[in-house]
Amino acid sequence: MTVQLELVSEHRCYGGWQRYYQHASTAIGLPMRFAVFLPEQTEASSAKAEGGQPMGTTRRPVLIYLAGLTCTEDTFTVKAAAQQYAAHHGLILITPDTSPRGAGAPGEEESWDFGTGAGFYVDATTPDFAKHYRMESYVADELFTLATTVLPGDAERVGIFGHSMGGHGALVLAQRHPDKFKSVSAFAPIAAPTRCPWGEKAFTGYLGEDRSQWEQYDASCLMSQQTTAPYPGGILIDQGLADQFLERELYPHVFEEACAKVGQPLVLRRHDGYDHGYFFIMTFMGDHIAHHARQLGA
Ligand SMILES: N[C@@H](CCC(=O)N[C@@H](CSC=O)C(=O)NCC(=O)O)C(=O)O
Repeated sequence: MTVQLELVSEHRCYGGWQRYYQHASTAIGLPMRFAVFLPEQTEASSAKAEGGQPMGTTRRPVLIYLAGLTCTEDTFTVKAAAQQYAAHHGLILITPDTSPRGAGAPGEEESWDFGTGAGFYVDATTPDFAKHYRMESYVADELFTLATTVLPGDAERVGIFGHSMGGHGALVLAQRHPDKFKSVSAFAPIAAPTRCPWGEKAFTGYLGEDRSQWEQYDASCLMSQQTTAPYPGGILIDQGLADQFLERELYPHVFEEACAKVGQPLVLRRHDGYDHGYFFIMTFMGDHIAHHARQLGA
C-alpha cells in the first residue's frame, strides 16, 4: 500500500511527539486530517519524520479517540490532557477529524449537529451523503490500517474510546468490529441514538427514514442483540450528572440495561457536578487510558 501522509506539524510532548497529518483518504474521497501522539517507546525521531519515512521501530498498542459534535482532530489533542498518560503506558494515541470537510452535500453547513463536524461514525447510505460520509470505513479500515502499517501501531492491540457523538462511535465501532478493537470506553456517550434528537436527525440524514436500518448503529440495540459479552474484560463509561445533554440526548441507562441483559461487564460511573465538557473528560482521562493499557497489555 502506497500512502502519502503529509506531516502538517510536529511538537515534542512528554518525551514523545505530537504530530498532525493530512492525507488523501480513499474511504472518504477527500483530504482528511488526524492527530497522533507517538510515545518515546516508539523510538520516534524528527529526522525520520522529515524524510517522510515510517517513524519508530517498536510497535506499540494504539488507542483511537473519537471526538464529539463540532470537534476536529485538534480538540482532544489540546484539551484532554491525555498525552501524559499515553506516555506513561507507551500507548500511541490517534484522533481523527469528525467528518469529511467540503463534501458539498446539501445542508451539511446548516447546523452544528449534522453534516460538517458531525459525521456520527456511520457509512451513509442516502444519495446525498453516501459518497463522502463514510466515517465508519475511514476509522475502522483506513485509519486502523494507517495506524498499524505506516505508523508503528500493533494491529493486535488497538482500543477505541470517545466522547458524546464519539462515545457513540466507539461503542458502536467496537461492537461492529470486535476483531479489530480489543478494548472500549466512553465519556458521556450518545448511548441510544435511535431514541434521541441528535441521533434521529443524523440517522434520518445519513441512513434514511427506515428506522430498522438505524439499529445497526445504536450501541444499546447492538448490545441487547449480543449472545455473549463482546468485551468480557469490561467496558468503562464515565458520565457527569450536571451534563446539560444528559436527559435529552445521552440515555446511558439504556446501554446499562442492555449490558446487564447479555452479561456484558460495565463500569458506569456517575459523577456529581461534572458537565459535558473537556474539564470533565480530563479529570477521568487517566482512568480511561489505564483501562485500555490493562486490556491491551501495554
Ligand atoms: N455548539 C454547541 C455545543 C457543541 C458541543 O458541546 N460539542 C461537544 C460534543 S457534544 C456531542 O457530541 C464538544 O466536545 N465540544 C468541543 C469542546 O471543546 O467542548 C452548542 O451551541 O450547544
